Amino acid sequence: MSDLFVKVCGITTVEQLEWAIELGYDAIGLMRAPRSPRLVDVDTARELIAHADGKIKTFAVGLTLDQVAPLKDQVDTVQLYEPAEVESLALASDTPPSSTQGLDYWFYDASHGTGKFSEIPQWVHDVDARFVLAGGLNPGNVAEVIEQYRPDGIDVSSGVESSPGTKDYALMKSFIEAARGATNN
Ligand SMILES: O=C(O)c1ccccc1N[C@@H]1O[C@H](COP(=O)(O)O)[C@@H](O)[C@H]1O
Repeated sequence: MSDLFVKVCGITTVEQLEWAIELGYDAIGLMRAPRSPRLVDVDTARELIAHADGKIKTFAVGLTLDQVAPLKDQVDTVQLYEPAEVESLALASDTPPSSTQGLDYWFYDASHGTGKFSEIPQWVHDVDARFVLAGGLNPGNVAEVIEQYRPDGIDVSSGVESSPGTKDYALMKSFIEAARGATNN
């Protein structure tokens, strides 16, 4: 049994949320970055958080704290692309973080939701935090990435979509099966 943390980001509908729960994902991300094809408004995000109801962890994702501020007290974790004074923070970057103090997670992400995979640097192993790999992961490459880098978790968005912003059940299923089937210990 794998204890790998697996998050699917950019959930926009209750149906997609139900898929994530059924398939055994650990967390969903609700995207608040304004130009994202996965942007959800605050009311929709609140509806999805209520529907998650403890069955799956919820992340509010934004580039900056102001983008997620209306949701920060209702989600399990806030995922940002810059440091901020906020509880339950997952900091995402593609450069070594200057501090990991108080972080729940650190995400390596050089893609910002574009689905582009780029070589993951070896310094990710030096970051003193629970580390999650993101950026261009898909059902075809996730097992190799897990086996090569042995992260604490992985995160996917574009790689389980049929078109930008539209999650696909079959791809979500293939992705989590490949991830859970990989050896990460
Ligand atoms: O999803 C987005 O549109 C997005 C916009 C701005 C910053 C991050 C974004 N998404 C996050 O990027 C990573 C990797 O995404 P992908 O799998 O390469 O599409 C993931 O954490 C998304 O949450």
